[in-house]
Amino acid sequence: MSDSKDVASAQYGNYWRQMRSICVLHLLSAKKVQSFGSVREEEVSVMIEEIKQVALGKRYSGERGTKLREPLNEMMDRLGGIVIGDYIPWLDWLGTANGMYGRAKRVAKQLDVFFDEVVDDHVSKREHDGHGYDDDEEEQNDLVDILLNIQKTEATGFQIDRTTIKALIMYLLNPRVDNDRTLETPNCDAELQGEVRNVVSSKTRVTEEDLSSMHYMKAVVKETFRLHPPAPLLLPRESMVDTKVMGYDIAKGTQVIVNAWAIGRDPSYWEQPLEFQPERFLNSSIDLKGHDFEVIPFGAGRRGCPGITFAMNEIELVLANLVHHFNWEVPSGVQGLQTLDIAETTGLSMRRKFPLMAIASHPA
Ligand code: HEM
Repeated sequence: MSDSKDVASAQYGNYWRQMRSICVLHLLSAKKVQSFGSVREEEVSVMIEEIKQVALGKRYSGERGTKLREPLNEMMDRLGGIVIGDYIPWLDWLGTANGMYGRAKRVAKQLDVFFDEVVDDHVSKREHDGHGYDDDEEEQNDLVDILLNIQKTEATGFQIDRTTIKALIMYLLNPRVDNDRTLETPNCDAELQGEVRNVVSSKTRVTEEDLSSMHYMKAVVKETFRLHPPAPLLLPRESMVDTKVMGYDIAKGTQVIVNAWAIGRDPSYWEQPLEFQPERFLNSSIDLKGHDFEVIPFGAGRRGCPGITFAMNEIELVLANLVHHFNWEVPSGVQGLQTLDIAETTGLSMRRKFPLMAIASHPA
């Protein structure tokens, strides 16, 4: 940990202090975050337009998308597990003991075979159709076609081989956002949508200014973070001095892991802890800024997350726009991966165990 150059894992000291102040003052201050408001609003509009295209059924590569996503997600789950060992060396034995490494290797092989098949399918389709890639046909060509065309024409000036093509497809399809935004559809749906639409009224989209009046929406976000903190164990920390915590002696240099996930579900702090009840935050001053230790998804203290304002603004804006523009439902009667199973995977960063399948439709 001592050589780490990024702010999150840098040892407490001068280097960390400088990095932290750059983040807090120059990158993530409330003023800076506010100044990016229009960029966020623009990005959210683009996202809404993309969902509209799918909702309107113009184009949807459903089966292929699912086939690709399933092994990819499985790979991410395996990696999530492995990361524990990489990050916290003394937990490394976990990987060997529960066969995690072996499983990851097997899934990697499956993915490799899968992507080979995808490329083969495309090559034989092109041979069968007897035509190559054509700019005018861009609409009909998918990512693999385009890469195969680049390979054929050497348009980039260097040779790309099959492995590069497979690696590129995998990279581009891989979910890169750690903090998966979970959208749940418990009974609070109507309440949430009602509030958002009421505040937005006749405007076409939710702006950041509207967010401050959406108390229920904010409670929904808090409740989601309570039950599903994206970093369930926060970040590993090290005690700087010998100390005593709740009667236990903690020696200087001990690695300390805080289980924020368990704290958020602790029955001594929360009534009906496993129930999704945003109302619990409505008449409460509890926030996520690290002052209230019963819910600390962004950590607490001087190493607490400096990105909280940035993250919350974005998450609230996305959620409010999603429920403003669409009605959401879960496909019914489908077992397995497609039901709304909110199970989580293990690992340093929390992810859904099964992909979220939700159908967007235009409000009547
Ligand atoms: C949902 C979004 C996010 C969550 C749940 C989250 C969570 C966390 C957590 C739990 C920590 C460790 C806190 C501790 O040990 O007490 C942390 C640290 C950190 N986060 Fe975030 N974070 C999020 C978004 C962001 C964003 C958007 C940024 C920047 C753009 C950011 C930048 C950082 C940095 C720089 C640290 C290290 C701080 C230090 O060690 O001094 N985070 N975050």
